[in-house]
Amino acid sequence: MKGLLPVEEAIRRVLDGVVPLESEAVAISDCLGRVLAEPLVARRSQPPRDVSAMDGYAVRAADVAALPAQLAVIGAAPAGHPFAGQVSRGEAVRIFTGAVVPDGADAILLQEDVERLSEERIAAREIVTTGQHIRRRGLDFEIGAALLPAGLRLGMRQLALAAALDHANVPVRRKPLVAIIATGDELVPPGSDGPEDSIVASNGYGIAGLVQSLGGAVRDLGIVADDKDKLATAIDAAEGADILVTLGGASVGDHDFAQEVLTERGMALDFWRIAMRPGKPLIFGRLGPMRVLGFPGNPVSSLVCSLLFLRPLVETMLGLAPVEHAVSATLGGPLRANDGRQDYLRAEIAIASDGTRIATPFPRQDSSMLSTFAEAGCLIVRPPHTPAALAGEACRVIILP
Ligand SMILES: Nc1nc2c(c(=O)[nH]1)N[C@H]1C(S)=C(S)[C@@H](COP(=O)(O)OP(=O)(O)OC[C@H]3O[C@@H](n4cnc5c(N)ncnc54)[C@H](O)[C@@H]3O)O[C@H]1N2
Ligand code: MOO
Repeated sequence: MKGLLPVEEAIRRVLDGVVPLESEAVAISDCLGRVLAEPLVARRSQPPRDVSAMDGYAVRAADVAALPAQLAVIGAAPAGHPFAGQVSRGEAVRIFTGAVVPDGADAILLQEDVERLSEERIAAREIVTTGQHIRRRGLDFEIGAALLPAGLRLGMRQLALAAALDHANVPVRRKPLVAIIATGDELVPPGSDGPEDSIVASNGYGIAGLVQSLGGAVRDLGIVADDKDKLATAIDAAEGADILVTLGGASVGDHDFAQEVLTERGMALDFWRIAMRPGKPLIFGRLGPMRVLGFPGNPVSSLVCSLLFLRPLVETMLGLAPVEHAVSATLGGPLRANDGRQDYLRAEIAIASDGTRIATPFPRQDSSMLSTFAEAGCLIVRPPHTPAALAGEACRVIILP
């Protein structure tokens, strides 16, 4: 469509020149969801020595290769208290799971396979083989192994591994700071029982939620009236943030001056208006080192734009590899031919018995409707000029978070 930037080109321009933020050391207990800035290397081997995997007796396999076999119990090795001596021919040491295997022993005879003849004497009921029930030193990992690569997001499993690698503090990417300004004379905060004709400012909460769920931080600069001076003051208060998001005032109305005031405060405009629906009047520019995204005010427009542009921007600042969010699905209902804007249609998603995803568009696609956006499972992506399609035809969808 004339004068409108294709979505893919717009995403490319938003990410152009963006580099991962600096690294900071964070206590491992605070690292859930953080992204590694450097590979994490094992500071020790695990297990650090050969250890028993079972409760039983540390023996020489050759002594219990055939039955009957009787052994003298010469001591005990609980976990954390290694047996100092040597296991010689005809001897055994009582051992417990996790304890270091004493020198001379090369197998563990299970407790259940032993008849205790006296305090000092046992008879084996089963033979053992060399190495049986022993976890070798370094079975899990060896010292120096780089097991967690840079760019990895730390979930519960990776956190446990990072701790096992013996790291108390972890080098992670600083959280991208996103400043958010809502604009509009009609806006009131939720729960404020404002005038009947007011509109509750909702978009910022969804965008803040997205940022936080991605591992970023939010500076909420509140609601600003349609007043150039007040907007300028709020924009200045965003200084130090990595990204500024403005909500509303992006279009062509007499009170839509986000772009004008941003430019007046020093933003170098990169582009305005994208060939997409919803989200056409999106503004993008740079204000010093800060990336500025001026989202349209319509709630669904701003939230769809945040998924398409803000999400990869935050992910890139976190050093995460780019993710392709669109997956294949089958249309659950017919669609009309598309015009020159790339459509993002709110749709239900279901899984058919053969495992395919069925995406059924909602009949009403108004960009003000948060109710259907919240209910939707996906967005059907329709490139510009896609011809009419019937139920059963293939499509691409973005699964909604
Ligand atoms: N003549 C034209 N009019 C419009 C065009 C156009 O091309 N020519 N584009 C339309 C499209 S598409 C969109 S999208 C909207 C976006 O315009 P703005 O960014 O200027 O948005 P506002 O007018 O400020 O607000 C639109 C709508 O959204 C509500 N709103 C705003 N902020 C919030 C918020 N934080 N939370 C909840 N709701 C919010 C606002 O009350 C309005 O109802 O322009 C079309 N017009
Ligand atoms: O882009 Mo507007 O977002 O179509 O409603």
